[in-house]
Amino acid sequence: MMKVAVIGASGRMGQAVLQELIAQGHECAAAIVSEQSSQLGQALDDPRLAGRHYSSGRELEPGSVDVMIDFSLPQALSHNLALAQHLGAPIVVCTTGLADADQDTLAQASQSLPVLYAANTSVGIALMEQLVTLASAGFADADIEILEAHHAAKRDAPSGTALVLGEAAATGRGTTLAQSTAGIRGDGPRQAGSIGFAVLRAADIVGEHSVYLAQTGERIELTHRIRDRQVFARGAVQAAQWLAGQPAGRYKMRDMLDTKALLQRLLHEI
Ligand SMILES: NC(=O)C1=CN([C@@H]2O[C@H](COP(=O)(O)OP(=O)(O)OC[C@H]3O[C@@H](n4cnc5c(N)ncnc54)[C@H](OP(=O)(O)O)[C@@H]3O)[C@@H](O)[C@H]2O)C=CC1
Ligand SMILES: O=C(O)C1=N[C@H](C(=O)O)C[C@H](O)C1
Repeated sequence: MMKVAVIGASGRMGQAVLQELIAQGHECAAAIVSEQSSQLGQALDDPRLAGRHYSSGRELEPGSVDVMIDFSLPQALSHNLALAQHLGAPIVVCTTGLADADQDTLAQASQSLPVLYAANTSVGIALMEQLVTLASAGFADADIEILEAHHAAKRDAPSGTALVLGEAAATGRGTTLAQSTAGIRGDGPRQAGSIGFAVLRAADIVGEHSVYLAQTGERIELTHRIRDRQVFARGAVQAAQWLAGQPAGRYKMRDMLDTKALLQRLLHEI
């Protein structure tokens, strides 16, 4: 049983993580929202968390939290990492829409804490990243385009996952996404070698990503679809459990799942 503090607890994902903690018998050490939140001080909805309230996390003391899970907003990142450092608690950061400077902040925090950053905590996307790198290297002349679809309330675009898949595709071509991105495709002809993004926002779509690798007359499409947010929550709790046993450092989902070793073994066999 772990004592887990959930940041962004009143949100779509925060609620899903609270459900997952209850289902797995872990303790919710804190349900953290912003200082400005209309939920601050309000009781948690689920009767199984009776007596618990949304808080800012200020009341927490070092040693009271085994691990933190953050599904909030990019502007809260520095504050969340400072709280994790104060508590000496490993942190799984799942927020997307981060700027380059935020990646530096994560790297800095990981010098003294175990920090796992995942734009997508599903097992499927961790595996798809590597499939995309393989396909982009093997299908070396193909044009690469990435399509993502999400619910109407999503703030950032392209999604964090789409950018991770873009980076994976660029890696297969021996380059970086920064050097090859065309951003969200607009008008004008396509520049050879560029990686473009298409974004769809509608209703309650949870999260869908397709990578197209197309050359004249044939194409590969790699697609991942999630229809239940609990998949992300389950992955985040699994990551938290794993991270709690790691030394300070920066980690990804694939470190926990060890998909690299799996693919290497399979590649050796085929
Ligand atoms: N890694 C993954 O697998 C996934 C990542 N995400 C990402 O997670 C993030 C959250 O998504 P979602 O739950 O849909 O968004 P919501 O808008 O539903 O929730 C965001 C939550 O963050 C809280 N929040 C805002 N500011 C702060 C702060 N300073 N400190 C603490 N909490 C704060 C908000 O509460 P309040 O305003 O009341 O404080 C709210 O509860 C997004 O970046 C999204 O892209 C989403 C799904 C999967
Ligand atoms: O905001 C969301 O909902 C999601 N965000 C993540 C992203 O930006 O990739 C992961 C998932 O697709 C859902």
